[in-house]
Amino acid sequence: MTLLVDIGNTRVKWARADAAGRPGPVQALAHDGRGDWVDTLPTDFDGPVWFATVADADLATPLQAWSRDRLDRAAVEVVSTASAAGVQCAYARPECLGVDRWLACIGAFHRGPGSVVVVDAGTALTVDVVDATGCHQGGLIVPGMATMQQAIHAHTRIRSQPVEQVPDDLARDTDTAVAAGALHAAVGLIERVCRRFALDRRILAGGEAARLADRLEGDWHLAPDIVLEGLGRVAVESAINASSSNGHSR
Ligand SMILES: Nc1ncnc2c1ncn2[C@@H]1O[C@H](COP(=O)(O)OP(=O)(O)OP(=O)(O)O)[C@@H](O)[C@H]1O
Ligand SMILES: CC(C)(CO)[C@@H](O)C(=O)NCCC(=O)O
Ligand SMILES: [K+]
Repeated sequence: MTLLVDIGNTRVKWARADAAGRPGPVQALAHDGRGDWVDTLPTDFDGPVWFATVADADLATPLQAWSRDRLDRAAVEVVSTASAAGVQCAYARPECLGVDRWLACIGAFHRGPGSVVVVDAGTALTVDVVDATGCHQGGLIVPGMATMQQAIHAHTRIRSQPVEQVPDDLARDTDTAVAAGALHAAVGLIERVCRRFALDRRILAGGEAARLADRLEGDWHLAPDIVLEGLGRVAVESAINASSSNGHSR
């Protein structure tokens, strides 16, 4: 067993994974830019810690120290590369693609056959497309829905409150106009990508996935752990490559 850790913009998520890299139950915690969450991590696994981060580099330092001190082994960082686990990166500079997007693409590709769009709706909302052969076609980045509302608050005098029910129609009060604006902006972006590409599968992840799923046309599969699934795939592949280059397997 290994431990998979995804350090996101707002929250850190982790799960133990089996020998095939499949994550078990996921736990998540807001990190608030600090590293004290490492004290919450489990220690009852025998393999290494595999992690990926899109947060500040100094958030990974406590994890590396924890792994050395508590487990007596180094935590292994996974970064975006030109290709991994059957997926080829669309970026000319793969290291610039957010590793959460990269791992979501890998997780999505391995969930089934055919082309796939994967939407990760969190602090940021990202849309990425992978074709049936594993070629990442590229993607889009916009603020997540909560972040869109915060941007309105930061740059206008509006102080809107969340609303219970967001209508499909136009809004007739400020709170609803801001909430519905963010939701429909996200839905419109996603549906535009879906119209442009012949997609066999549609995958939704992130803290805001459930709210989006209600409004999107077509069959959407909720896969909240898709980044950890991709991380597990890359971890297993890297471990196999490392052991074969060390001469442990033929
Ligand atoms: N229990 C929750 N805790 C935190 N955010 C939540 C929760 N439920 C829904 N959300 C919403 O999800 C957003 C955060 O989503 P998510 O956890 O995917 O963010 P993230 O840490 O940026 O993710 P990622 O790891 O993909 O970068 C928040 O902006 C909030 O609107
Ligand atoms: C877009 C976010 C913030 C989403 O978490 C992350 O994937 C990131 O920091 N990406 C780097 C830029 C890019 O993916 O092109
Ligand atoms: K995200």
